[in-house]
Amino acid sequence: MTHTATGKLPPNIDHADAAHDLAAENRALRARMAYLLEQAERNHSIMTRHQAFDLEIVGASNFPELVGTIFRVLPVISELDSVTLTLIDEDADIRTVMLKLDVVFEDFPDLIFVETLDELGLDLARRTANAPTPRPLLGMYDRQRHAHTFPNAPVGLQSVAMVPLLRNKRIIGSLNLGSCDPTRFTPSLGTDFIEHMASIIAICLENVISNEMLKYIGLTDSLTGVYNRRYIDRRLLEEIARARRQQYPISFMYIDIDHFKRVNDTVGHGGGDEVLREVAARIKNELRTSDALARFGGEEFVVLLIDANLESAAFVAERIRASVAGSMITLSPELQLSVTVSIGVACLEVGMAEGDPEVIARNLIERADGLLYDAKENGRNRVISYRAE
Ligand SMILES: Nc1nc2c(ncn2[C@@H]2O[C@H](COP(=O)(O)OP(=O)(O)OP(=O)(O)O)[C@@H](O)[C@H]2O)c(=O)[nH]1
Repeated sequence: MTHTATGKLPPNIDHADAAHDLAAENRALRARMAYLLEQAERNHSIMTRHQAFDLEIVGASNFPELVGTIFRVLPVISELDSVTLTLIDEDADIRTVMLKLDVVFEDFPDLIFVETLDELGLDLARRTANAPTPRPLLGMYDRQRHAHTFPNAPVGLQSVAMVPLLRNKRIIGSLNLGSCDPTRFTPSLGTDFIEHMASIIAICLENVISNEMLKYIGLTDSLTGVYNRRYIDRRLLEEIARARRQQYPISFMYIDIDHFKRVNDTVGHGGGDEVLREVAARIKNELRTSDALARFGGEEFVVLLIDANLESAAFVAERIRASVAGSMITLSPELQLSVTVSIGVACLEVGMAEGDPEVIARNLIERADGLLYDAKENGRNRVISYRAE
């Protein structure tokens, strides 16, 4: 609208035009208001969804639950076409522990493990003394360059963001986001929001991985790496319940190294430890992945065999006996020794799993232990799976 210096309308512009201009300006302002309101509502809705997501991941009690939530929920609430997660796992410790805890990695095809920081594909060169941690890397998707970060990239993926996962200034991996919208992740975009999201995910990941490690340590024998008694006691109760439901037999082996005191006396305690590790490895080698091997303490091992009757368990036990006795254990180029084991095998046949699982478990262990005693009494280096009453 044009005004004169005195503030009066020039005579050639009538009042109708001025009113028209005002109405147009008003409409534009209203439209702008409506747009801003819509944006505010949209942002509020995004924030609410993200807060719910944060709560969900903070509450995740184990590794599969956490990564499962990230892969399932994040693409929906952030309207993304791809979300992947890369974790640095230098000595495969995370993978080893998770496998021991029965995590099925095939369930998470977008979970990637790398050995070194360089493999993350982040722009580490851009780090400076003032900003020592790398910034998120945003830009166009490049099939070749991002092949490792987006192994299952959807058709039409256009722009990506790779956000470092930081814990106490240490990079533990990266959160990788992909969109079919080419303007979604451009280098000029502000990254506060995705960095905040990545920092919460990093904390949750670190917590859950530490918890899983602790769980693992509490259930394994530090000397041999096989399970410990606590694990078997718990697992046996679960397996008895499952065997009852699914109507299959389970078997239990009690294995004891013969004259182990002599082994220790001959090769020292350290040498004895090495023998324990080698015997554990040989036993393990004869088992299926569904079977569980544990060290019960000292020179005693036990094996829980799922869906195995007495005959097949005795067959496996015989294989274990033969494998231990079959070749000398080498402690050093000059020091080799022969070791044998005695084994008692008991079976919980179909229909025998009724009643108190604690009592059933105890009976099963005691029967196997009794048969092991018989094997020792009968000359050692043997398997006994049946006692003539
Ligand atoms: N090196 C080592 N020795 C252990 C460990 N735990 C227990 N032992 C030893 O295992 C030996 C067990 O000896 P015994 O129970 O008398 O039985 P054994 O000499 O194996 O004789 P039989 O079982 O009757 O064949 C003892 O000398 C213990 O000190 C361990 O973690 N490492």
